[in-house]
Amino acid sequence: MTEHLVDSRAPRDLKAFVAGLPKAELHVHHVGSASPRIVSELAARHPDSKVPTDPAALVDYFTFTDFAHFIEVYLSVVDLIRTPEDVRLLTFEVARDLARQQVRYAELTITPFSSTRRGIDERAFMDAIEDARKAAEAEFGTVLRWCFDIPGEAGLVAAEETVRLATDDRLRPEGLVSFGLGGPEVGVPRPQFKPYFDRAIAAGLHSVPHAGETTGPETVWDALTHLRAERIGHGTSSAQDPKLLAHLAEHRIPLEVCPTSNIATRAVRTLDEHPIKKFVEAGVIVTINSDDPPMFGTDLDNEYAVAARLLDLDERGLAELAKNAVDASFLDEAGKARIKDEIDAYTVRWPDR
Ligand SMILES: Nc1ncnc2c1ncn2[C@@H]1O[C@H](CCC(=O)c2cccc(C(=O)O)c2)[C@@H](O)[C@H]1O
Ligand SMILES: [Zn+2]
Repeated sequence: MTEHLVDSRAPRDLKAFVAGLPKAELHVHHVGSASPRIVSELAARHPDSKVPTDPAALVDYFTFTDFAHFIEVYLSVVDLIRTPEDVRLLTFEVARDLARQQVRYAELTITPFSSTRRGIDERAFMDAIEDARKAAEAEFGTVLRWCFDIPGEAGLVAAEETVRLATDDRLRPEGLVSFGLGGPEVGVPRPQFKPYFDRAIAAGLHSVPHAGETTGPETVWDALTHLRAERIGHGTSSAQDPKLLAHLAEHRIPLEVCPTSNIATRAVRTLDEHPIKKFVEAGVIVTINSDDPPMFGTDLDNEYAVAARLLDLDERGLAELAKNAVDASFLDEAGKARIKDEIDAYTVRWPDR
């Protein structure tokens, strides 16, 4: 079971504060955010799938023995997304779940290669995510932007396909802002992807690779030097290298920290051992994210509650964390100011207990 993952020992009123706090989320995956309801609905459409149709059975199914097992389960959910309508439904419902948590802005990581190689037409795929993005903004007021990531283990074929989809003006979706690299890090050195990140950056996209999640600080250094990372997905092992922490702090390169994810994938043993406090003490900019919330038995509000406990934060500290995410985002300046003003107005109104 995953209840050991859901750590909400933050005091009740902080949880109430978090529930209403306007937020931005920068590291959250498209398929990884499919709710149990959506996954079971899609599994029912595809009886050949090994994914359980019963949401209760799904909780056990989303319990991982190690990172490789997580990727295996993740791909079994990817296999459920077979039509443009599946893509549109998933995207809109993810936006609904984000809006329920007062997320005003989210950069959703999408792996188009995984869908096009499974037969979804690339044009129809782009139309589906853009339709859902515009519908979500109209219906919920939630602004979505896309990060396209390379599934690194699939190699340079996947890299070429991903950068083509991200930079071909006939295909590139209006909401695309960044370019990433996901999947297992072990056996997937980052430098080989430099030519592809160079092309994405030349096309105006921001570089946000995963690094240091399941491998050491050298992977984070590689992401910085070879892939010109503007933010680092996880960066957990940076805590092992004081020079790297100093570099991240000095150059104001934010870490997209996903505490419960790191426990669920066994990248970190327990929340109390999570290095997030070391990051803050070293002056590194930290943003709080949920990564693949339903798969990890968490949500963004819970991740803020975890951060409150691990960093000993009060309401003002939590509001600062939320503003870190807004500042680290690729939203335009006017949009950032609007959300930060809303965070400040909400915090000022919150009664001192
Ligand atoms: N915490 C995470 N850390 C890292 N990645 C994460 C995390 N959460 C979610 N992901 C996603 O997992 C996928 C992995 C897909 C993958 O490895 C793969 C390998 C071989 C073939 C194919 C295929 O599609 O044919 C895919 C990526 O899309 C990535 O965005
Ligand atoms: Zn991730």
